[in-house]
Amino acid sequence: MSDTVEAAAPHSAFDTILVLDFGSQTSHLVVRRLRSFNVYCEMLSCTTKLAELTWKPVGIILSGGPSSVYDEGAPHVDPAIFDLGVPILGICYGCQEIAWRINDKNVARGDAREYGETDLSIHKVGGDPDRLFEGLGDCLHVFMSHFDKLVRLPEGFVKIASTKNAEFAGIAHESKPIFGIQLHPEISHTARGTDILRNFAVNICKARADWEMENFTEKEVNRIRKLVGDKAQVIGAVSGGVDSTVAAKLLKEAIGDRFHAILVDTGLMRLNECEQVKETLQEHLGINLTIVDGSELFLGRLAGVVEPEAKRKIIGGTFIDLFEIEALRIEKGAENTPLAGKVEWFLQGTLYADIIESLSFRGPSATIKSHHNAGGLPARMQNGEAQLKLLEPLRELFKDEVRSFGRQLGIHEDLVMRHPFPGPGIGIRIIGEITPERVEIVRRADHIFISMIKEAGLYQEVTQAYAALDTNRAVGVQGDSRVYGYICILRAVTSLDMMSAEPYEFSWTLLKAISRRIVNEVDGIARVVYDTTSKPPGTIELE
Ligand SMILES: Nc1ncnc2c1ncn2[C@@H]1O[C@H](COP(=O)(O)OP(=O)(O)OP(=O)(O)O)[C@@H](O)[C@H]1O
Ligand SMILES: O=c1[nH]c(=O)c2[nH+]cn([C@@H]3O[C@H](COP(=O)(O)O)[C@@H](O)[C@H]3O)c2[nH]1
Ligand SMILES: NC(=O)CC[C@H](N)C(=O)O
Ligand SMILES: [Mg+2]
Repeated sequence: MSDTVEAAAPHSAFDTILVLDFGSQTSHLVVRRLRSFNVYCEMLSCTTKLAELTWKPVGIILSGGPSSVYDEGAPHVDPAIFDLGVPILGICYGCQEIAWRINDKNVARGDAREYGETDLSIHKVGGDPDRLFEGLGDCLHVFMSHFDKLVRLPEGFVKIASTKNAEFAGIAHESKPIFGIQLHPEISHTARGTDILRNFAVNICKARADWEMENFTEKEVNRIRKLVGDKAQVIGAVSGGVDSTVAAKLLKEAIGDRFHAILVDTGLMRLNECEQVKETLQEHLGINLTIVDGSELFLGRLAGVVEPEAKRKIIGGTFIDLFEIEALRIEKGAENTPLAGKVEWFLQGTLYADIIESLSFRGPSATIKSHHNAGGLPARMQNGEAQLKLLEPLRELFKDEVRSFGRQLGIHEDLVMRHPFPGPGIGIRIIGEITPERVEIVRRADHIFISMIKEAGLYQEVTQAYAALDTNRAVGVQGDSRVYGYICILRAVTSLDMMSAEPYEFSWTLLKAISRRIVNEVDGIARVVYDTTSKPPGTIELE
């Protein structure tokens, strides 16, 4: 990360707890819990070397993980963290790691897997070791998920908690602020888990609990101003989705008209989408927006292409070609005006989920995935060849934080709660060849489907919904005559994080009413089917 980008990171402005991730499925929940009581927290891979860190955390949490500390090739933390002089809390694998470092005989395979809820007895020993469970009474109902356990008390430590199955379910160093717990405080089944984490972060690490969207807005606006300086211009791809809109509004607040939002009309947008986005961004939010009509170019390049990955690559590449042309045009257009300046930055709405996905450590042999870039923007936009530096003001935020940030910035609730819409749009919802005729058919069916979901008051209950089109056609009878039309596929899912999803259970009456309207009103559609596939094994989009 460059120095300037580093200076813009929240960990330089907020007291930050660092979570070192050993690959547990719930590591990111530790981050969420801390942020829920306004302590800023970031997660990095357990392989992070302290020397690589350009900032100092106020405390470190070692997460759980699927490996066993005593196995060859098991991940281990950089021992330098123990000399940093900040409090450390090990959770499950993290606790075992602390004990194992002191003596590798301290951890062994248990007799039984302890998975689920159990009762934890808290032992008061007097003094600092008691601070982790302070105010939590003598007994807690907690969630455990482990096989290995501490079989001996590590030297210099005292026992602060135990369960039926794990004698050393909680340990604390006699004199240093180092703690280990076998239970998972980040999981909602652990009663008062948040209080354990709060005791650690606020009372033991003394982290200031000032991570609030309100503070973030002001600090972020100031940091962006410093980072971008008072000459450079910034361009940003906006889709009308919540992430890019929030990022764009932030830039508008920070640098005014030196920020240029670009919406590409791919020809694969939903009905009236471009007009609506223009109205919201330009008229309601005052953002400088250019709509680039790329529909002919996109549809031309996609003609005859049927393979899903080929389609995605063409769409991603065409986006970039258009952005690069637009960046030059903006720079030229501003010459000899008060806004004159190089277009130096490219704004993206990357969220923390993308970052976490790219850093998470999954077992000893796992390589860390490279940061994927939503929307299919090719690497050359980011690797300096395009001479554009990446600006990602939301890269530390979770989706719900982005939503609350959006409200703070005065963005309308309808937009804040909008279903996600993928960059390749209708293009990945038409199986087989994309033709202008087929795009029009899907667009109209989709509009009916989404309108009826809204009218039924179900829009917020459904996470994402759309209409798609099959390649095949079927015979139907409409008004006594034979029709031979396409098969329309409806998909609606509920999902927390888009990694997994369930088909939404509409009432049969509503589903039939939707189907009837689509067949009646959309020329070219003879049948309507509902996709009942979960993810996995399916995906949310069809291609
Ligand atoms: N039609 C478009 N024109 C310009 N940029 C786009 C377009 N579609 C997508 N993008 C870019 O691709 C990024 C990724 O899209 P993505 O759908 O993940 O996020 P979003 O649209 O901002 O929010 P949401 O997830 O709520 O839809 C967007 O933030 C935007 O920068
Ligand atoms: O901006 C995007 N560019 C893409 O290329 C893309 N592909 C899928 N999606 C969205 O990601 C979520 C998960 O979709 P899948 O289950 O189909 O992978 C769903 O919300 C999809 O809409 C995309 N968003
Ligand atoms: N959840 C965990 O961190 C598990 C740690 C270790 N793999 C065990 O089985 O005990
Ligand atoms: Mg989108």
